[in-house]
Amino acid sequence: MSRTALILGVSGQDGSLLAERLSAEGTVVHGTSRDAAGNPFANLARLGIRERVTVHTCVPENVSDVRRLLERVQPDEVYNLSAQSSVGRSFAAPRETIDSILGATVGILDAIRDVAAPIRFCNAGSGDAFGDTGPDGADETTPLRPHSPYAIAKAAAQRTVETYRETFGLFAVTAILFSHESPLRSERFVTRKIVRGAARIAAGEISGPLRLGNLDVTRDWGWAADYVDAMRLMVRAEAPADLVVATGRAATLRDFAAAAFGAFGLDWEAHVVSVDALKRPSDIAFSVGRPDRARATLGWTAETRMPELVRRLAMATGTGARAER
Ligand SMILES: Nc1nc2c(ncn2[C@@H]2O[C@H](COP(=O)(O)OP(=O)(O)O[C@H]3O[C@H](CO)[C@@H](O)[C@H](O)[C@@H]3O)[C@@H](O)[C@H]2O)c(=O)[nH]1
Repeated sequence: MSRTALILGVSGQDGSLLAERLSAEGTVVHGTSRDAAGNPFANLARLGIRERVTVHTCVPENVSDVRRLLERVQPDEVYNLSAQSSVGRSFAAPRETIDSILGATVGILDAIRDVAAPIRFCNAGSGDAFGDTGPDGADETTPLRPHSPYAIAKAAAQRTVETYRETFGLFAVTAILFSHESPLRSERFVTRKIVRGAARIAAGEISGPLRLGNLDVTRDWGWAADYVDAMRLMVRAEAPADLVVATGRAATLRDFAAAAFGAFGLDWEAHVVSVDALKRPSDIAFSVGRPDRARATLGWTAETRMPELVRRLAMATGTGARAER
């Protein structure tokens, strides 16, 4: 019998890429959105898999809503990729961010407990839960020291998953995801904003300059399709474990801007300005992961790194996601 997966939050970048990966291997894929009837599922359509995903309306914070869906779909594995995903936005909307991240995690865990079926669960965590990792990076033993409403919620959700696993014996894990990018991302996130900005300046559509915030940050940027595959492997591992999912390589936002503008034959310093208005009330200088445990236990490594990642994003800009997949 074929495997069935349920993806809470299937319309975002990660939900859509995971749906693509799972349906390609023959898994039956169900996905949710808070308002499935009003959601165009543009990312699923862009990937050409809209018809291969059965969609449902579900509010993940609502335990009975999730329980009803679990009883109906009877999934072998459940992935939670729902909730507000921008650290920057979380400063403007802390309550919504914390409710959506933590509330959804608890709602899904409680529903899984209620149905008492052998469901395996993977929650999307974040490297931001560590706070500033310093240049050496964080691994699974690093303490969580979150510094934004978003990171506080992700840290609490990670601890909740761990507690349910240890207390109730659930197969529940957190994929501690560092930044991961694709052409499916919105320009709310800095990588898409920079690549799209460089493309528009190169095409003469805008004259620039591109306004950015803090250029001094160092991040560990990976390719989102690699990261959803790590979640798939985590759910199917012999034993449940929370794992850091990262490339282990650090780059500054200046490096990223230089590579992105360079991909369009432009000198970034001539086209980018840093403005205080776009700086966050608090930002972390270094967010870098050490993925050694994921490599050892899953055989997983991030295949795509900067600057290849930048090259792919640049190639996709204006030509559609499938061109560079
Ligand atoms: N968005 C944005 N960020 C900027 C800008 N200028 C500088 N930055 C800096 O670029 C960094 C990355 O910002 P985002 O791309 O907005 O990502 P994020 O929301 O902070 O975090 C992403 O990575 C996390 C894991 O590390 C994820 O958990 C999260 O969902 C998201 O994908 C931050 O340090 C931010 O201050 C700008 O104009 N826009």
